Amino acid sequence: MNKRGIIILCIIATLLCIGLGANFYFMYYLNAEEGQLASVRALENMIRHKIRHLKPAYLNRNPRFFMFRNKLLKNYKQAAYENASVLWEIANWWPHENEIYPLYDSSMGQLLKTLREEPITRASNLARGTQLKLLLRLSQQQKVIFKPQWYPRDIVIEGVVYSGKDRHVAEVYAFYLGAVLDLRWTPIVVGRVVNLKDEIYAHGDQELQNTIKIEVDDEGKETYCLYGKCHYCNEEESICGDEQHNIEGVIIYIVPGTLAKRRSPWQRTYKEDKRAVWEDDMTYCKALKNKMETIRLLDLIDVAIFDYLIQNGDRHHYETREERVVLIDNGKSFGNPHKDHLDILAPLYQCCLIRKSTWDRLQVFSGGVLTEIVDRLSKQDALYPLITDKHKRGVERRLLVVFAVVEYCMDKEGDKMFKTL
Ligand SMILES: Nc1ncnc2c1ncn2[C@@H]1O[C@H](COP(=O)(O)OP(=O)(O)OP(=O)(O)O)[C@@H](O)[C@H]1O
Ligand SMILES: [Mn+2]
Repeated sequence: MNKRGIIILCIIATLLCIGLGANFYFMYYLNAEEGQLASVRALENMIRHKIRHLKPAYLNRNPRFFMFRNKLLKNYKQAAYENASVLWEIANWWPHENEIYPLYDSSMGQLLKTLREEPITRASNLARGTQLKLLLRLSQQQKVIFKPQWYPRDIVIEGVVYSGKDRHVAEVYAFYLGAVLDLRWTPIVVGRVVNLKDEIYAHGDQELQNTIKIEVDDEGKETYCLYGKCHYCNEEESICGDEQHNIEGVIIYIVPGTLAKRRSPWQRTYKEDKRAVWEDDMTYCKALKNKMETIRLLDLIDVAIFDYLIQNGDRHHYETREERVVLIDNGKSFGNPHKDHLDILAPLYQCCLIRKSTWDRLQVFSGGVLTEIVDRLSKQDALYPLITDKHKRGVERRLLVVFAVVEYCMDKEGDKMFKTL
């Protein structure tokens, strides 16, 4: 080989080495990312496989359901009452840790009726949180929170899981779902049609009145529109009364006691170009298990199941009462009936733990009866039907996913995944 030949060979060898080096470097990064992506994908495939092979018991009605049905229907049936004050006093004594109301109590049906019927005697803006809400006083006594309607029932909210404004009916649905699943950690909520002119404006303080615009058309007909005071409130986005000045909304009973707010370990970044660590790291729970009390972790897993069923993907913070998690703020549920954001279930499939009582209870409501019983319970609500059939099918579809994920975890962990704390 001549000198020129040797030089060419050397150049080729050098280029080859640089090329290979860069390639290895590139491959390394590709693998790190692909590995994570692959593990999320593998999990999804596993769950899909499990759904296709679910045991008939998960798909059929559970005969144990009938035992619960009649008791639930009786307990939550709105009932006549004589003295609202007495009922509110009772209800304000109910909460114990995160249980907001008792399993069965003859005052519940009456309490629900007070929230629907007692006169509004005062109204003001409640600038807590980011969404529009009011603080109302009923019969000069009991304070309650009011969240108004923004959307019709059949709206499909496109985009990310936390898109859009509150869905008022979601708060009522969450109350009944909590009651059925024995996660009695939500506030007591009823739907109510209120008169923006006679009930809200007329009893509103100056500040609230300043956030209600009154428009008069050529024929002298008034329209009342509320925009309120909150982080996202502005004059351009308001809620207007109908011909009679009525608006729909929900009355949320204030949970007595002190609440503490904590950052969720499964918090989203709320930036579409940035993913949170937990979204890609399927071993995320390992470290958490050492850092967090098991009882708290189990609470958060119950919350994840609850939120997944109703597709509440906005629990950036959770609140605790006497160190136990409460289910406050369920307004961002039921955005898109066609979408199931599996990652809301991350606490369950990453930790592979579940409270035994929750697991037993979920199985009672298999075979389509979960949405059926919530529907029956909410028939008495002023805003019935709370959700569309598409949303109901969504809830049932997601219940099967929860069953499949628990099956997946049982394969991995066996019976030790069930806890009794
Ligand atoms: N039923 C209730 N009982 C007691 N406190 C409540 C109740 N509902 C809401 N709060 C308090 O008011 C705060 C704001 O309420 P909520 O979270 O429903 O508002 P939001 O506008 O949806 O907030 P965010 O924008 O943070 O989601 C809660 O963090 C809680 O501390
Ligand atoms: Mn909210």
